[in-house]
Amino acid sequence: MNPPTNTQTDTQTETRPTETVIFAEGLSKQFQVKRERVDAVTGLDLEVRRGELVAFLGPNGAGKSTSLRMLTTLLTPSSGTATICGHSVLADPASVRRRIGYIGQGNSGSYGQRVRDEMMSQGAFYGMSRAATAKRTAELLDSLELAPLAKRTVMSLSGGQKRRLDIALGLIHSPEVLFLDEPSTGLDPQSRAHLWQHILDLRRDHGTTIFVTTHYLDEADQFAERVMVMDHGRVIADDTADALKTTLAGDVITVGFSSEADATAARTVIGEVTGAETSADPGSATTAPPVTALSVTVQSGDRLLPRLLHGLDAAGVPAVSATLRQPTLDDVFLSLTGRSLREESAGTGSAGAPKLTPTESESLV
Ligand SMILES: Nc1ncnc2c1ncn2[C@@H]1O[C@H](COP(=O)(O)OP(=O)(O)OP(=O)(O)O)[C@@H](O)[C@H]1O
Repeated sequence: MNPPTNTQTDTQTETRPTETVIFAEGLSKQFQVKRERVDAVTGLDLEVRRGELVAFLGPNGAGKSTSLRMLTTLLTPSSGTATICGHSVLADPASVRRRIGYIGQGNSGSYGQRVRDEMMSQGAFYGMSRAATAKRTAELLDSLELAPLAKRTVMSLSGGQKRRLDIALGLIHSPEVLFLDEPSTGLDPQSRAHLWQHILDLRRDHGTTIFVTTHYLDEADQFAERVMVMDHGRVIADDTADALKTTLAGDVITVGFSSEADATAARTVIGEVTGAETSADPGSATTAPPVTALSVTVQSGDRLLPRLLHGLDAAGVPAVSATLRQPTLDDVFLSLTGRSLREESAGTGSAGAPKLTPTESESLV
């Protein structure tokens, strides 16, 4: 795969954009921590088209932030290539920076500044005129519900308010491509919903390409049209959430029985009807019916369930309860790795390597 060449001038790029906006081939990053080598990202290949909304999922330490920081010129890759809107992150980082917004995990505001002044300084940094910055600042303060806080100092804001300011700062220059690293972490559900609404509006109104890392599987499922899953520095799946769930996971049917003997007899019947192996449902152990339950993962569970119940009835082992659960992105991760993304993300990390404070600046300012 060759990087998409950008033979147009900068002005032409804006009016006649290349379709591939984010491109990476064999992008890798190793860190040396004392004597230990950490392979943070290994051979990342990526092609994101204009206007796509891509969610980047993976447990703590999978390599998501490192990938983002290489794509946004904050970190030099150990090997491989990457271009943003046709401009090389290595050879032409200034052109890349003009076209992207990056909202990292840290706060970018200066604590003593007032919110509005902070936005104005950011516009000046990007070379915007005072009038254009003031107009854009007013729009962003309004849409991110920061207008009532415009005269407050950054240090007086709550965590969620600071996060919204980070996002406003990243959007001041109306970037073509927006990279967000866990934008909704620490926000309450209402602020999360508003934030996502703003991201979706941006994309609808300006065709902004959005690349976002998140630990919230529901966000990726609901909003992203493409989901990339990373584990141990490698991309292990890349498709729509629906396609991943259909091909890699499956519907889970759980059937309850009033005795262990019934469950034992039912295993054979369930195996015959579904062709799949059952597993005991650990959450079901109880003294009230159902006493025990079996789960089985199948395709088209809605069609199989009635046949299954009929088969159990015919065999004289009637079920006392039955549920059908559609797969989640966590089931996808589980089927790919044998581990739960939900548990890993809540825990301390999976890569086993220490999570260090990055030495590079986390801000594009
Ligand atoms: N500056 C650094 N020096 C050494 N190791 C690093 C550095 N930055 C990251 N790493 C290591 O690289 C691996 C990938 O880290 P990265 O921050 O990219 O993961 P992540 O998927 O973004 O995790 P999280 O979800 O926790 O943010 C981890 O093992 C981490 O400890």
